[in-house]
Amino acid sequence: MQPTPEEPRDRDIRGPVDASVVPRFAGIATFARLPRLDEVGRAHVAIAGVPFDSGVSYRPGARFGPAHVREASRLLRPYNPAQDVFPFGAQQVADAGDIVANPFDIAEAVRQIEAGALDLARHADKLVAIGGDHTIALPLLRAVHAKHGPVAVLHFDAHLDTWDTYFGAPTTHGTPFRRASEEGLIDLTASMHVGIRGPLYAKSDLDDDERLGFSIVTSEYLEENGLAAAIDRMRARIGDAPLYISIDIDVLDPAHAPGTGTPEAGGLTSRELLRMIRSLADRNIVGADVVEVAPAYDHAQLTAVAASHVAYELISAMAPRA
Ligand SMILES: N=C(N)NCCCC(=O)O
Ligand SMILES: [Zn+2]
Ligand SMILES: [Zn+2]
Repeated sequence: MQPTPEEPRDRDIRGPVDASVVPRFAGIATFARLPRLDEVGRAHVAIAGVPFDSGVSYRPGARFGPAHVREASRLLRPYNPAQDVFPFGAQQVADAGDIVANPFDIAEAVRQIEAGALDLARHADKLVAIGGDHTIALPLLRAVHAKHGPVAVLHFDAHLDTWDTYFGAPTTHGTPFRRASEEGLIDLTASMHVGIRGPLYAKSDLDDDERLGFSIVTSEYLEENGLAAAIDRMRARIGDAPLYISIDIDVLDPAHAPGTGTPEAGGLTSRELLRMIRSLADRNIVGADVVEVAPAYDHAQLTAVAASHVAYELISAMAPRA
């Protein structure tokens, strides 16, 4: 449909392809059918894929996540009533393509992802990255730190991802937030995991995690105390610190997001996750990622639809309010 008259669209802002002119299922799948970054030159928000999954401990396949999420994002529409915002009209959003990373050398891949994110920072104020496995959060946080200093990390995940090493390897999808904490990339007073559940390796995992600067809203806390209480804790912890949001799609229950590499029972609904993101629209979100979508285990695009809506809600929360 045409943008409605009340849409606060700046004449210079280029939005998605009009779905009443070109059907949604036609054309190249940029995220939400937005223009490419090289077509608009500069953007407030760039979306980039990071098709890297050499850091996984279990099922591989998240390297195919960016293409799968873009494909499912064709159905997104210009107006988000839940936030009363036109996410692609209130700001220029563009698809920057994929950041290239060496699949055979994790250390080099991590350097490439950081360099790619820093390069994009010259053309876009904020980056929303689509993974890829959770390893990519480390180089993305390094790039964010270069611009903002230590940031509050709000991490939605079934897993802590503050473990030390796997098979002696320090850089994996189970370790990004330990490395980030050790490097001083995160604000130790304002960071939090949400949705943690399931088996750990040892009780001391939780002590390590606290020492590394995280507090936790578990899935059980949410179940017992309700969404509003969980949101209150989250908002109180973050305060007004610059905020980086990292969303592992396995924070959702496997019923909502089966297409992922390390699924855990008893997770959030997509409705709960979307509302939690919405509650952050008044905060200073400086960047975000949505990771761990592995299409080989998906069904009927369930996981990709969830991930594309999560990204849409993030971009909406980043949009300036009139
Ligand atoms: N970041 C994700 N999705 N998973 C980490 C799980 C690490 C493990 O196998 O214990
Ligand atoms: Zn996880
Ligand atoms: Zn994770």
